[in-house]
Amino acid sequence: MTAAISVRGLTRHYRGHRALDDVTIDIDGPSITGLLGRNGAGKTTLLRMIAAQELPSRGRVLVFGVNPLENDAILRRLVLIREDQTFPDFKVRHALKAASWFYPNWDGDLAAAMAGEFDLPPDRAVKKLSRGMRSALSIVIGLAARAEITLFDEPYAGLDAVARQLFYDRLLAEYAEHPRTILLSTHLVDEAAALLERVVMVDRGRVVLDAPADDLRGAYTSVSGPAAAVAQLLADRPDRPGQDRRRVAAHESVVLAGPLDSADLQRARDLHLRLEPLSLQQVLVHAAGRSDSERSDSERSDSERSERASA
Ligand SMILES: Nc1ncnc2c1ncn2[C@@H]1O[C@H](COP(=O)(O)OP(=O)(O)OP(=O)(O)O)[C@@H](O)[C@H]1O
Repeated sequence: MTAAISVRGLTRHYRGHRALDDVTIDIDGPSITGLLGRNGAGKTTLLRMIAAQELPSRGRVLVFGVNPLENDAILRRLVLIREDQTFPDFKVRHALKAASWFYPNWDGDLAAAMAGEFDLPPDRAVKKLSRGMRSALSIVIGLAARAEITLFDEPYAGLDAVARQLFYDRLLAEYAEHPRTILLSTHLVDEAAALLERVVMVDRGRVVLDAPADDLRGAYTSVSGPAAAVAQLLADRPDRPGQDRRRVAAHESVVLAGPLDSADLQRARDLHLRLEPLSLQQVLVHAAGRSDSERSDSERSDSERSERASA
């Protein structure tokens, strides 16, 4: 079956800076995938390239098996909502009207209902809307477009918590009724975690984690308590975690990979250690730390190799 989105060896340079570095992923639909990563990781660049708003330096993007570039039929099946979405000098209702002309599956009733929920005044000029209201308008367009590929890039700048919940609820309801391929880039990981079926994490232009969200929930456990007890627990384990080991005075916490077996659990209890599964957000912070330390290990061995070669 053809993937909804297929990205192969995608690389993008900006004047010597590699914003994306050999990214390969397939996204099958319908699905909701979280595109996560730190500032400047390359998320927007990837989404813009999927939407054919940016050209790759190398590699390729296929949407429903074809190159979306200058392909109007494909671009009408795809919507990209960005944080800094700009609109022409329109009133709210004109912006919705214009979107209805572009997207073949546009649902005017949904747009009207959502505009009401977000309190968007139809006759107010878009440029006079508050930042959060502009985000709400973009979200209305993103969902009412009912595009088979729906890309949200940090869509909720300035949106308050109630409005964000409205977005999550609508997104899930829409997805249940009209399944589509949704990619959501967000920094509010724990808030959006319940929506996500799959997580793709980008770090410095590379995919460092790509897994079903369910596999990540409970994939790591934080163990904390008196340092001596933590050391005792770790002594018998084959994995000796090097990262995410923090010590403050006599108290230590450490992150263990994989589910703990019943013997570990019992030992932890006997040692009066506290066990907590890492949230998705914490898993990502852990993965980013691991990716940093793997990079410095590999840089260290590169420099050791070149030192040996020049000796
Ligand atoms: N037009 C451009 N010219 C030069 N550098 C760019 C350009 N667009 C992006 N970059 C750089 O590419 C890298 C990736 O940027 P990108 O916007 O894709 O990151 P991001 O993951 O979306 O970040 P954030 O979460 O902060 O929005 C950054 O270092 C950014 O400065």
